[in-house]
Amino acid sequence: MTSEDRLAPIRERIDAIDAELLRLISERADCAREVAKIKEAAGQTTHYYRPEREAEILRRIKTQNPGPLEDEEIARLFREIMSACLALERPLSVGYLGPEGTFTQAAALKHFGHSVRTQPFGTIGDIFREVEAGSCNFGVVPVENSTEGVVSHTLDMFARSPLLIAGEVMLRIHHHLLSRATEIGAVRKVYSHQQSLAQCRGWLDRHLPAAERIAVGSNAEAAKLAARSGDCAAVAGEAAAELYELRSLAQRIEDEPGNTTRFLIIGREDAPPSGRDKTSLLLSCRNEAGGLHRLLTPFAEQDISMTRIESRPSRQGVWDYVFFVDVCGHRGDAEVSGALAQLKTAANLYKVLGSYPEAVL
Ligand SMILES: C=C(O[C@@H]1C=C(C(=O)O)C=C[C@H]1O)C(=O)O
Repeated sequence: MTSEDRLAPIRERIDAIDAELLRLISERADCAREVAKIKEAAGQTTHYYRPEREAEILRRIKTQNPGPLEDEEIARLFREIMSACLALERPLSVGYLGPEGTFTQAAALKHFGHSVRTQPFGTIGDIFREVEAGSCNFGVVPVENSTEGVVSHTLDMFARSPLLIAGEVMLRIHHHLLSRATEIGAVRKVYSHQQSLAQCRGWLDRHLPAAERIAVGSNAEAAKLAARSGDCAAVAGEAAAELYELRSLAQRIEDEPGNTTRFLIIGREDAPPSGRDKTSLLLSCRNEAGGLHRLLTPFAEQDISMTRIESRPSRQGVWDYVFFVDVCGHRGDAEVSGALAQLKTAANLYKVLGSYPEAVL
C-alpha cells in the first residue's frame, strides 16, 4: 500500500470530523445568540460579555482536556470560539496602548480573542478617558514588569479614575531583532523602548557591541523607524515584524527567558465571582510606626494571601504613600468582605479597584 493509499481514509475521517465540528460550533453560536436575546430582554444592552463565565469555561476546558493538544493550546482555540460567538451580537470595542503591534495589543487579543474591535490610543490616560466616556467597552493597560515602561502611570491613573478592574492578562514577552537588513552585521542602530533595550542588554553587548542604541516611546514605534532604513533594527515583538514587514534576524533575544508582563482589563464595572478571583485595592495609612502592619493585619487574620504590594507617593504630602495591594479572592467572598470591612475603618484612604478572575490563558 502506498502512503497515499494509507492517507486517504484518514483524510476522509478528518473531513467528517470537520463537518461535525462545524455543525457543533454553529449550534454553540446559536445558543450564545439565545443568551444574548435573554440578556437584551432583561435590559442588558451595553454588552453581553461575562468575564467570570468565560474564565470558568476556559478553566473547565483545561481540566477536561484529554490531549494530545496542550491545555494552553486547546484553551486558545476555545477562547476564539467564544470571542466569535460573542461578536455575533455586537463586537466588544477594546482600547489599548498603541500603536498597532504593541505587546498591549497582543494582550488584548489574548484576553478577548480576535473577534473584538481593538482600537489603539497614544497614552494610558487616553484609554481611561475613552472607557470612562463609554466609547470603548474595555481598555487594556500594562501594569507590572512592563516592557513599555508605564507601570507607575497606570497605578496613578487608578487613584483618580472611577474605572474598575475586570480582568488580568499575563503575556510572555519575547523580543526579536527586526530589520530590513539581511544580516546582523549590517545593523548600525538599534531602536526600542528603554526597558526592552535593558532586557536585551546582554545579547546586544555580545552581538551588536558597536551599534548605537536609541530609546523611543514604544517597541512598535521602534519597528516603524527601523522600517525606514536598511542599516537600522528594532527590538520588538513578533506582531511588529509582520506589521512593518521586517525580517527577524534573531529570535528571543531577551536575557531573562521567563520575562512576563501583566496587563489589566479596565471597565466601568468589575466582574462577578468566578471561583478563582483576585481583588485589587488602593490604600493608605497614617504615617506612624506600625501603620502598614496594622493596615494589613485583617488579611493575615482571615488567611487571605496577598499577591502584590506596590507603594507610590500620594502626591499630597512629601512622605505620604499609597499602596496598591492585590489579594486572592473576590470582594463578595465572606473572608475578603470581612477583612475589607475592618480595613475600611483603619485606612486613611480605601478604594476597591475591582474583583476579577485570575488570568486563565
Ligand atoms: C453566552 C454567553 O455570553 C457570552 C459568550 C460566552 C460564550 O460564548 O460561551 C460566554 C460568556 C459571555 O461573554 C453567556 O453569558 O453565557
